[in-house]
Amino acid sequence: MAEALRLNRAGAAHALVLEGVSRTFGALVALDKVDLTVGAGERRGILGANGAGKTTLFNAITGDFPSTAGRIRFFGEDVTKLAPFERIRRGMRRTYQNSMLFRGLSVLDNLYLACRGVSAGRFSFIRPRQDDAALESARDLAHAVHLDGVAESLVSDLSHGQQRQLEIGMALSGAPRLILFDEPAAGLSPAERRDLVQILSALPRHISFVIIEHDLDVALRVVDRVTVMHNGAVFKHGTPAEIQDDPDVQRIYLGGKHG
Ligand SMILES: Nc1ncnc2c1ncn2[C@@H]1O[C@H](COP(=O)(O)OP(=O)(O)OP(=O)(O)O)[C@@H](O)[C@H]1O
Repeated sequence: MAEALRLNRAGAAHALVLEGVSRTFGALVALDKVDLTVGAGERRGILGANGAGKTTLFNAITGDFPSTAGRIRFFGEDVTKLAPFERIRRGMRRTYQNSMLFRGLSVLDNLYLACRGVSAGRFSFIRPRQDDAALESARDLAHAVHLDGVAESLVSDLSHGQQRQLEIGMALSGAPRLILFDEPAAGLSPAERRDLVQILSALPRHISFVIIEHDLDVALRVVDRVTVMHNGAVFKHGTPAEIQDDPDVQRIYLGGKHG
């Protein structure tokens, strides 16, 4: 009991602790002994040129492509060897660079299914009643991601930006504690980017998030701290202002954005 309490307290301080996390693909070292600590409630940006290892880092954290060395703790618990669904069950969520939505269903249906825990294999065709708690949660999520006006529209009829907003809504279902956003601003118009900044800034403060984002106007406005990656390793951590003004970072990243 005392141990559980101690772990709980330790867990409350950090959403995520990575120690020496590596991932190889054959001879390629895609992630090289990454140490990273994200505090509970913290918002962290991950910057780096193409191929720096950002998405591989997310895959290691979620278990989609498990790490080949090192240790990952999620709110104090060692999740290094857990399957992705076990990490989801503990409150870890992610969005992908490519859409993972049911395109033939409405916005509200997608959110409803997410609230009912489809990802946990509890799919059900039961038609929702108006007072269904999951339907109410789905409506709240549609509101949180600025999609009230198109709640009944089919996903296939949404703009690209609205689909990305819906993905964020899906990630918000079922009490997330940490969300990993993989380039949420990719392909968005300037107006949609402003909407995205508002949505991310308005997320409840107890939800930690880590965001991979090439658009610095988005990334640096919504995060507390930034980690810059280079060649699969952590190059530097800092505040948004420190990172923006850092000559080394400018050399490897800001100067040649995708080089
Ligand atoms: N499944 C895989 N099999 C083989 N190599 C992979 C795999 N996933 C990633 N890599 C390699 O790992 C390295 C890091 O790729 P990663 O996608 O993590 O970079 P990134 O920083 O997310 O880049 P981008 O900004 O282009 O998304 C690259 O050299 C990539 O080719």
